[in-house]
Amino acid sequence: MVESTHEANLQSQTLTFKAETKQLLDILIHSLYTEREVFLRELISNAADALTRMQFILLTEREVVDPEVELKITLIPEPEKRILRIIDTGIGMTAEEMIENLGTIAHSGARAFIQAVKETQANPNDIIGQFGVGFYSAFMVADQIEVISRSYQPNASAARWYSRGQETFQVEPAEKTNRGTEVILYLKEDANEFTQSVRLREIIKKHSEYIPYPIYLGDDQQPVNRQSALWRQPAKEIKPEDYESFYKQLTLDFQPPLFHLHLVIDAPVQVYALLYIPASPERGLLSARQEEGLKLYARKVLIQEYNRDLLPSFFRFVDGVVDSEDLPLNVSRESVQATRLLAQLKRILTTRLIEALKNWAKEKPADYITFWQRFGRYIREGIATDEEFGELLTPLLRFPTLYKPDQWLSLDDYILTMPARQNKIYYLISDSVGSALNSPHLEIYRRHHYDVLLLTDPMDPFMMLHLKKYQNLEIANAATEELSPPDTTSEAQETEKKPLSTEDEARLISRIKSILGDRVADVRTTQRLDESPARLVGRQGDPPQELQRLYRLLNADQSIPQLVLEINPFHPLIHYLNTLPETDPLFRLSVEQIYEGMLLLEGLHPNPNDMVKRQYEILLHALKAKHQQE
Ligand SMILES: Nc1ncnc2c1ncn2[C@@H]1O[C@H](COP(=O)(O)OP(=O)(O)OP(=O)(O)O)[C@@H](O)[C@H]1O
Repeated sequence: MVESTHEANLQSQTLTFKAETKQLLDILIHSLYTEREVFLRELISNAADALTRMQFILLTEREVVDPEVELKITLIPEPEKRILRIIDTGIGMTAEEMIENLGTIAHSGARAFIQAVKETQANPNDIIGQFGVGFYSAFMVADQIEVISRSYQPNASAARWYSRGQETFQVEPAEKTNRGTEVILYLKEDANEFTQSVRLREIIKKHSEYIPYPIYLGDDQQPVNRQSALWRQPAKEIKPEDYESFYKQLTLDFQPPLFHLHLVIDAPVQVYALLYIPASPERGLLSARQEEGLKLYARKVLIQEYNRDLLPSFFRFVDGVVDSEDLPLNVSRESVQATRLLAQLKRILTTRLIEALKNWAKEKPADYITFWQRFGRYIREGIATDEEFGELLTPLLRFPTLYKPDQWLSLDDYILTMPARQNKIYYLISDSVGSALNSPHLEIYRRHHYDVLLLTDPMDPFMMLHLKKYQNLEIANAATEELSPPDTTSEAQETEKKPLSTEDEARLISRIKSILGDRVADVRTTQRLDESPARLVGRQGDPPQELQRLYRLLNADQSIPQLVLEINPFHPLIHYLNTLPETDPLFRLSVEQIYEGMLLLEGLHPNPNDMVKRQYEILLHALKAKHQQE
């Protein structure tokens, strides 16, 4: 709380700033930050907020000061006196509100800035540009600031706030009959540029072009800013750089957006929307939009700063503006009509955005892949969780595949490459493309010349529980799918031809079982392997692999499931194993190594380091044998 040092009845009070405000002011007054022009953006934005709040009150109340006056911002420079006045006809402040609002740090950017200075010990001048610090940023250019304000409430009186930006500020009664706030900056000697009309015009254009109220400069009757809502203008009249500069002013993001969609729709609901996909999924500290949600206007009046009902949650990274003539102005009071309309709007916006993303992928595939790499997880999440729109997202998916591990294929691309006899879409879940390509599960697909989608995102197993079909084709897990070998013999079979005899097979299986014990559910042979000596698969009736992966992820469960070890009866390693005598220690070592190698490829090995020691032992045996031969 601020401390009062005034005498009881005196109308004028001198109050002390809170400690953190003092600290901020001290930095700002001594600031050498070169882009201090941003102070104007902050003051104009405060004025615009005050106007928006006024506009909202005017919807329901006429008993206010100056109900008919134009909602506007005026800048009056006085170069001879080195003064700049910023005047608005907004909601205004009472003396109490001034003490409350201009004595403490309200602005979230200012708070973050002070925090960053404390934590990083960085030079404040180097980092100040990353934070909008609100009202107080005016102390970068002014050594004295006066605020004269008259609240919209008819029985409130006008008040004056004054400070030199040091320990204290004063609040006292003032003469002002018209509604709103006037901020008077007594500029520092080196800040004369901010009384030059040309310079002010340039700053407004750069930072405040789309403030939805006219900004007048001096006596000029023409507003400096474009102000008319960009989203209400016909798309063909808008240049790409206008879309970009609007986005930057909306979000303060310094990177251009990846994509934008401008919608003007008349039926079944009237709506204008301008939606943006930012360059990065992370909102920077400097973002002007710290929360998720779209700005919602009803008939050009800002109704909600962050509306989360207009797009499904998986599209929460989308920024932008939605404006509808059909929405009642009391939409935030959740009337039934508004709820129904919002649901309708949501359907329209979501389906149109998905359509637009599909077209973008066709027209600019490289840009789309950048989007996919940065935002793909939201799309996967949508398929996994959204009952209403999830299915529509399927064409947006992209995957590397067995035959094209360095590319990103859509399901449609995949289908185009399917041989005529292939009747399912196959995928393999793995930790990385590298381990997928080494997976024994894929060998039979190579033999069939079937491509396989490689799924390596942690969200993928969850998604696949919901993605069972596409274009009438079943989508099947390559690891668990029963697929018989093609009629043609494989290379391995041609060279090694002989499988183990039935007796050898039975004997070897029982020897392997005696070593692995209940670490495996069973040991059996398989015909589907070529280069690999073995593979691990689930038992029939086990929960699907996707679900098991999900449990592991959610519970951080590190226990190894009991799986079936399938061995390749054509493989030389299996043949040699079979010939090793019962007593040879190399038998145990080899079985353990094969089993753990398979665990590693399945992403199930809790501690692969253990394998290194065993590998040395095996090498030693091999080298010794070689030496003895020579
Ligand atoms: N022109 C104005 N008219 C009416 N009130 C104002 C005006 N300028 C500032 N204020 C009041 O002073 C408060 C502090 O302004 P400041 O710029 O420091 O932070 P802020 O705009 O509230 O921060 P944030 O952008 O994080 O909401 C505002 O919230 C508002 O209540």
